[in-house]
Amino acid sequence: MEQLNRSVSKIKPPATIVRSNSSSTLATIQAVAAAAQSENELFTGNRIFGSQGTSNTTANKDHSLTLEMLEPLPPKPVAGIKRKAEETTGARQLTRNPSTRPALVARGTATKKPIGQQRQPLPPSSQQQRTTRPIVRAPLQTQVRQATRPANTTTTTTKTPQTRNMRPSRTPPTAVRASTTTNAVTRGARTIAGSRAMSGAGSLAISRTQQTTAAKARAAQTKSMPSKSTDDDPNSANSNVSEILAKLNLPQKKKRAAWDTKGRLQDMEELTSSLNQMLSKSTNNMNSISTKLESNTAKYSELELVCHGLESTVTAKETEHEELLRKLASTEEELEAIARKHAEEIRSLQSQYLAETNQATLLEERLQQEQNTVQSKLHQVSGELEQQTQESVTLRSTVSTQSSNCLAFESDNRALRLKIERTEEVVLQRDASIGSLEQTLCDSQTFVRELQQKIREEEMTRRKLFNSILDLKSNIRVFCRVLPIASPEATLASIQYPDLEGRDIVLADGAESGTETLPRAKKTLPFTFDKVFQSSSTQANVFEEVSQLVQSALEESNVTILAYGQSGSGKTFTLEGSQDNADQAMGLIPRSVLQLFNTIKSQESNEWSYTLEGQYIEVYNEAIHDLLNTEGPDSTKTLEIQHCSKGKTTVAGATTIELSSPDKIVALLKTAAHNLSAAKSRREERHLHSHCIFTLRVSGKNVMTADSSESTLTFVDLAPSDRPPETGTKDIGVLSRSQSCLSDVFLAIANKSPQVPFRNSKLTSLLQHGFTGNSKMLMIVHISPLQRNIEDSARSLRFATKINSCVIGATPRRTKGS
Ligand SMILES: Nc1ncnc2c1ncn2[C@@H]1O[C@H](COP(=O)(O)OP(=O)(O)OP(=O)(O)O)[C@@H](O)[C@H]1O
Repeated sequence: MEQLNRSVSKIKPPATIVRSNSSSTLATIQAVAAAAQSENELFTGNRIFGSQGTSNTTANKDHSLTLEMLEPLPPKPVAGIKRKAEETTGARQLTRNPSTRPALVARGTATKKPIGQQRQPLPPSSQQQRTTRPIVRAPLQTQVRQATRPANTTTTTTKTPQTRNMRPSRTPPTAVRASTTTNAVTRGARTIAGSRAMSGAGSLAISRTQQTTAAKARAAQTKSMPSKSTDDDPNSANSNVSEILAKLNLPQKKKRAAWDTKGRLQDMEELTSSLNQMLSKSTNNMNSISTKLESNTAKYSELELVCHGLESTVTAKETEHEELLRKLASTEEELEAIARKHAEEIRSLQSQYLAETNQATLLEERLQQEQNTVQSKLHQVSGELEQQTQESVTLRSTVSTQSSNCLAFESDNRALRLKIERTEEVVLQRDASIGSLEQTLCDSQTFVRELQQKIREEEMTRRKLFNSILDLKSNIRVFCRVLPIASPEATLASIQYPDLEGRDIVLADGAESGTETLPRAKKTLPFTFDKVFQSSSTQANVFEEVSQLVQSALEESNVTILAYGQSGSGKTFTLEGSQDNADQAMGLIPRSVLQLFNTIKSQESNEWSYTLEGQYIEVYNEAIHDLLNTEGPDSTKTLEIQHCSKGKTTVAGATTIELSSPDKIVALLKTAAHNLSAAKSRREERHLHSHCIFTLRVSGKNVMTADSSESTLTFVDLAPSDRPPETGTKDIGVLSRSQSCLSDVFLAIANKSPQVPFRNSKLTSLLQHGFTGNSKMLMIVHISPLQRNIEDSARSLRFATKINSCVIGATPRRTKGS
């Protein structure tokens, strides 16, 4: 529409021709030319009539251009709809912004264009004309026709309120007269421009065009004013005619004199004729323009209708758009809620995914391990399969070989079957005999059980007889053991063992005989004991003879084994053994403990249980020392001898160790040997006069019969029997008394003295119960075979012979040879 209005505004209105007088006509032509120049400057930018000497051809060209521009433009409803859509889009964009939404809604139909393209508000007059457009449009056409009317038309202008309003407010005083006519022409142009505005443009551009056109007309008036200062000046009139001719590109006439009024009139008429021709041409053009304007106006009306329809559509769409916006807002809120919910679900799913990923990783690792295991097993199985395949090949070859042999075997089989049949007959016969043998076996087993019962009874009888034999042998027995001498350089005494039973020993006078103890007159000293162990005898040989005595300790007999002999004769070795070659050199004490444990174990079937406790003390200088004390034997702890009513002697305060196993006796002996060695190292003579006593207390209890037994097995390592050196010291008497007291005890027992001096010394007091009641005593006298020890050996043997004659209790003492 703007372009249409612009085209309308470019219509060059014909100048209102005033034919009343030449000066007014000329002024009119000038005004028209100025208006046309202003409009052309406005729309084309080319100055047509702006300068003197511009030809009419140019003006005509400008008119032709104007007419081309007045060609009806194609309607652009699509562009208009597009613009509406753009406006709607802009509105939607604004509406999305809550801050601008109310403004957009409130704007209503006034905001049908983008902000930058909004229509400029029409002036009140234009708005008014817009509402009364059909009414105003007719005057427009009328004006156009009037404007294009031939120049001889007397009517000048049609004044409308719009043209009045557009009239310049001020007019220079010098141009009042000229403007009277010029303003009429100008008003015509303004009327056309106003009509353009009323015809539907209503735009600010048209108003501006009107103003600019008026301004240009005023400028043209101003320019033309000097030449129109007065109509009465002939020179001035002539010059104006020349200027007009020059402007109209007409041939210049010779300047007429002032008095040549007729000539001048003739020129004016010619000029007028030319102008009329031009005006007729313009009128034709204007008619065609009017025709086009009418068609454009009709199109404009159609477009207006379309525009109204589109506006209503836009209004409905905007309402719908607002509704959609509300829905969109609610939907966005729902989407945000759903998005938050989805975010939480995603986080939970992520955590779950991580947990499952970790589990999957662990599972993968475990599966990897299992896969490795399976692969290794598969590899192993593959190896085995290959091996079995090879074996299979071998077996196949073997099978083929065996198949060939099978035939041979089958023939042999037939022969064997015959043999089997015969054998089965034999087997049947033998089964019958086996049945009879099984019956015989049952009879035999019954007989064996009866025999075992008899054996047990016989064992009981044997034990009774054994004790009787021991009693008959004397309950004090004496063995003799000769120390082995390993050194070949040592001079040995002549020792003979005349009897085969090993009970006699004869000390013979050797090369260096003739000493005081063995006078030459007596060349031999025969001794008889219960057993004589030669130098070659072993610890096992000795224990073999002692084991029966040890066994009686489990039958409530107090057994005392005394080791007697000179220093270094082997007393400790016999009792405790040696660490070297421990098993063979094991002494009587560990062997006895081991035997007791074995017997106790065998007695468990008879519901007997035993406990073994051990004490190891030293009697030195009439004092008792605890050899198992961890503080050493010389501890200040005092040990006292206690005699119980049941014939039991104990040492109160001495360390008692329970022997729960045979191994413990070894540790016990080591502890005692260590303490004794330490004590003897402090006093050199101590080892010569100390007596070591190991007491093994055996307590038994029968769980079934509630019987109990208690006995002691005592091992005494007596002080050496060497003749004490006559040093005259005080201790000699004490030490001699300790040994002499033991000798006195034996003498009293041998003489059946009613009073046995047990309490004369600590040693005899401790051994008191070993001499009384159901007690058994064994003395093993040790002698050295060395020639230089012959006197001590003879003395020890004579002392042992005295003891061998003793009898404990009322049992009659057997005599030699009985
Ligand atoms: N039957 C034997 N076989 C081999 N070696 C023996 C035998 N008897 C004793 N001996 C060795 O003789 C040495 C002295 O023995 P042992 O110490 O037992 O004598 P002893 O009579 O106890 O001496 P003492 O009275 O001075 O203590 C020890 O080295 C011991 O190993």
